[in-house]
Amino acid sequence: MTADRDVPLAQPHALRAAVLGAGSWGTTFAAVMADAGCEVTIWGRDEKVCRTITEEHRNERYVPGVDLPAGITATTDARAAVRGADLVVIAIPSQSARATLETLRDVIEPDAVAVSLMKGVELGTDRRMSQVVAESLGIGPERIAVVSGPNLAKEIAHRQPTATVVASTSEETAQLVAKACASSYFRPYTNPDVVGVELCGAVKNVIALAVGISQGRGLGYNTMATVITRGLVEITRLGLALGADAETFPGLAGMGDLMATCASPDSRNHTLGNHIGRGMTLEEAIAATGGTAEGVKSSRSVLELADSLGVEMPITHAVVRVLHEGLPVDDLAALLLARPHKAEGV
Ligand SMILES: NC(=O)c1ccc[n+]([C@@H]2O[C@H](COP(=O)([O-])OP(=O)(O)OC[C@H]3O[C@@H](n4cnc5c(N)ncnc54)[C@H](O)[C@@H]3O)[C@@H](O)[C@H]2O)c1
Ligand SMILES: O=P(O)(O)OC[C@H](O)CO
Repeated sequence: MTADRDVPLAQPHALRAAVLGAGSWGTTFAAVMADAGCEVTIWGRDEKVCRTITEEHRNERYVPGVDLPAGITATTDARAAVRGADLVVIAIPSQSARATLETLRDVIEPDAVAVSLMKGVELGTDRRMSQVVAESLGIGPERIAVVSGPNLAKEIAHRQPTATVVASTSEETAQLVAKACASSYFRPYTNPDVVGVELCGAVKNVIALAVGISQGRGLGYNTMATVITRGLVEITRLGLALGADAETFPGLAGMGDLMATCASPDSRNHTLGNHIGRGMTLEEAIAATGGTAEGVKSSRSVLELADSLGVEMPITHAVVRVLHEGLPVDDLAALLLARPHKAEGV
């Protein structure tokens, strides 16, 4: 039995955390950890963003209208942020993780834990983010945790209640990270199934693109429910082929995050899909959406991974064809529905 496990609410801890990424999730998760009692330093690339986080306790560019906990500081010096940190939390776009982390390999503390908040699969290698973290920082899986769940940054920045999953092959590491982010509005559950939790986070973005495209095209709730439900089936199929635990998929990181991302107009993946459905080109849709819509690039790496394992992922395939191979949006539904008859199930 390895489904999401309940974690008691933590007492404040004085753990030191470095958060890499001053974007919407990095800044919000920094606030979550500060509220849980951690000492938090954010690394960001933009001098002005870092200065306003430290001096004005605001990040108007990424989390507008939110007062951040006063103790959070930010720096453009990633090495200084990581030095001495108990937790190194990574919240940058998946495709830039390897290059960024390789420069920090020699400064991460020998017993520090790396925490991936990223929801993507690396292009070119088809690696999950915990694998990229292990390779680029040179640390073992027992020092790595993944946080994933129905976690739209905008809602959490306003301290709206939600739950999440902290996955690690080490229960001790999972508990440490869970305690470092547990608060009255943020409820972590632990799960040893790193593969399943990571895949859910990455592939739900692709499914949200498909839902957005359908909605942008004017299709209704039956279509949405079909794409979400069959999307979960294809996420599960890929996960099982990679050795994930079947119980992860109906949990918070699976169905929970799929629902949040496919339903919310605040989701970048959903929004970008919607723009495509309304007729924008990919370049126009990326510009109009802003922020990191991981599914655009990860759709290709996920499909490659699936193909290498002989796993069928028709929705992911359709998204790749529309975004990257010029398939007209109007042909998407036909591509999905005109497939040969099969029985329902994984
Ligand atoms: N925003 C959310 O609601 C949310 C929730 C859960 C998980 N995530 C995941 O967190 C990760 C980060 O997303 P986000 O929402 O914070 O993105 P964002 O676009 O809001 O911010 C991205 C941050 O990364 C930095 N960055 C961009 N390119 C970079 C590069 N080449 N090298 C180093 N840094 C770079 C940017 O300057 C910015 O600080 C993604 O994998 C996303 O899927 C986001
Ligand atoms: O805005 P999105 O589409 O990247 O989704 C954000 C989170 O992953 C939702 O859990």
